[in-house]
Amino acid sequence: MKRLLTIAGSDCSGGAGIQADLKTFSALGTYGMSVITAITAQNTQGVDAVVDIDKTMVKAQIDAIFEDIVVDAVKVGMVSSSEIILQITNSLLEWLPPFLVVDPVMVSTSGRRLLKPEAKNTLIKELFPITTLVTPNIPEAETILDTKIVGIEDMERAAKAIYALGPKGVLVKGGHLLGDAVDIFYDGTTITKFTSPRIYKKNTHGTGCTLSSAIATHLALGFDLVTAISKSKDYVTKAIDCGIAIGKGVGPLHHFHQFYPSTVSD
Ligand SMILES: Nc1ncnc2c1ncn2[C@@H]1O[C@H](COP(=O)(O)OP(=O)(O)OP(=O)(O)O)[C@@H](O)[C@H]1O
Ligand SMILES: Cc1ncc(COP(=O)(O)O)c(N)n1
Repeated sequence: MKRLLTIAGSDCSGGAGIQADLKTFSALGTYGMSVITAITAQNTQGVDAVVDIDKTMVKAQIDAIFEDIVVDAVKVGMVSSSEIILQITNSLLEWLPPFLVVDPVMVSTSGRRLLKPEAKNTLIKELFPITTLVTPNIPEAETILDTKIVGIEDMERAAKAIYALGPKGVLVKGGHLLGDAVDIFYDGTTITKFTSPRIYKKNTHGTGCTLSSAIATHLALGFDLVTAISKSKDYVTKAIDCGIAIGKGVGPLHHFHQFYPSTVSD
């Protein structure tokens, strides 16, 4: 069975962060592990509080896993401070997992800042150059590049500009635009467009976390980047369509099980 690791923040309400990542790994028939970078108190209505985990504890968690277990792919989500980002980068450079997908989480759907402004440059300069794929949404891509994105051509330009910052691939996610849900992938040579019909449903908490975890999982399972993104977009589209109406705000996705029989036993 493939072994997946998420390095991210905890969402006690189970919709985003570590909890969404572990549900995705499990739903796709893999074994999930977690390194917690921050604890948030949040629910479907918003984020009430955030406490960072000390960087020595982040390092200790990463070392505990890699000293003992072979990791097939890593996904990084919420990392709020420069010192935690630097620690994660140094640890991953030491342990060298085969695939690294970075979701540059900056602000929650409910509007709470999850990345300190001064940590943005550390994320870009230190972590981006060692990633297989970085998956910004539109506001994140705008913040990374200090530009405005209003349509598909802007997304393509942004994907190329973020690629120039060092990652092997960039997926600019279009969930925040109107019309079809279009994501743009650039790998240094080719732009690939992934389109799915927009689902007009309310429960979309954790879509970005779920997509990046699903991509890391499909890379670990042996799919190339384009196929991994395509399969993961299918997964997240179905998960949004079956979103769960719990809480008073934006509810979570439904992580239905989708095993790959040929890989479950290896
Ligand atoms: N209403 C929707 N219908 C169909 N697909 C969607 C919808 N909203 C987002 N998506 C898709 O979900 C994935 C995540 O995109 P999005 O831009 O929402 O990321 P995000 O903002 O990081 O997510 P989050 O809601 O967790 O912050 C993308 O593949 C996007 O195209
Ligand atoms: C711990 C954690 N990580 C990521 C998100 C972003 O998810 P969303 O944009 O759906 O709020 C979040 N709210 N909490």
